[in-house]
Amino acid sequence: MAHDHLHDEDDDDLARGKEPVPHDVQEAIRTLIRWSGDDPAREGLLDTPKRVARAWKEYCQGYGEDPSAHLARQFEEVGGYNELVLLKDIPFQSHCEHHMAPIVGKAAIAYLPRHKVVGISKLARVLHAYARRLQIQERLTSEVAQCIWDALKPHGVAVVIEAQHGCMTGRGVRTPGVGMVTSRLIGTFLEDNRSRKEVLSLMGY
Ligand SMILES: Nc1nc2c(ncn2[C@@H]2O[C@H](COP(=O)(O)OP(=O)(O)OP(=O)(O)O)[C@@H](O)[C@H]2O)c(=O)[nH]1
Ligand SMILES: [Zn+2]
Repeated sequence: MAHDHLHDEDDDDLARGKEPVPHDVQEAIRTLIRWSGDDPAREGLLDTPKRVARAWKEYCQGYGEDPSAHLARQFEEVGGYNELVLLKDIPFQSHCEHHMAPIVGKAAIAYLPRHKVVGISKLARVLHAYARRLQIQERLTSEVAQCIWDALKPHGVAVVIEAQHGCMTGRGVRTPGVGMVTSRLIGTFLEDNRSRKEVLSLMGY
């Protein structure tokens, strides 16, 4: 019976430490394979719907995360340090919400602490929590900046993202090598010309 068969399949998945994939999700991917011009019943494609489904769960892991939770642990004792903190060349991957095509790039994140700092890895964690969703680069940029601004209440936040969009390289206009740059500056970095210049030049812009 089809139902028993499904059940066995789920047990096999669990035994292999894999999350079972609902039948309708697998069927959707089979439909996409057919639509693309191939036969989902051929040998090499039999397990593909499950792999694709699990891959998308991973690409979109950010939906299961509260990005601001990464900034909950803050350190007050910073030895009188009151200059900017900058993390640059943080590689990330995301997917565009228009084509679900890969967005691959790097981010620079800076803030000017007021009282508190966070562990630097946490800035990258915030970036990934937002990147692992369906995005447009503008929203990704401002969400990361706003999250740090709200959680740390620093004097300023600056986020600059440079990325290439799979939907521009592999399809559509098919123009590889184009970098899209977006920036979001808040507080001192927005209001004070000297601070803005300093942070952008430290970021390499
Ligand atoms: N602003 C912005 N646009 C994006 C991003 N990612 C993809 N796009 C663009 O979203 C647009 C969607 O345009 P549509 O005309 O609706 O879609 P389309 O017919 O597939 O467009 P083409 O890509 O030009 O073939 C395209 O111009 C994409 O290049 C992003 O992060 N930010
Ligand atoms: Zn796109």
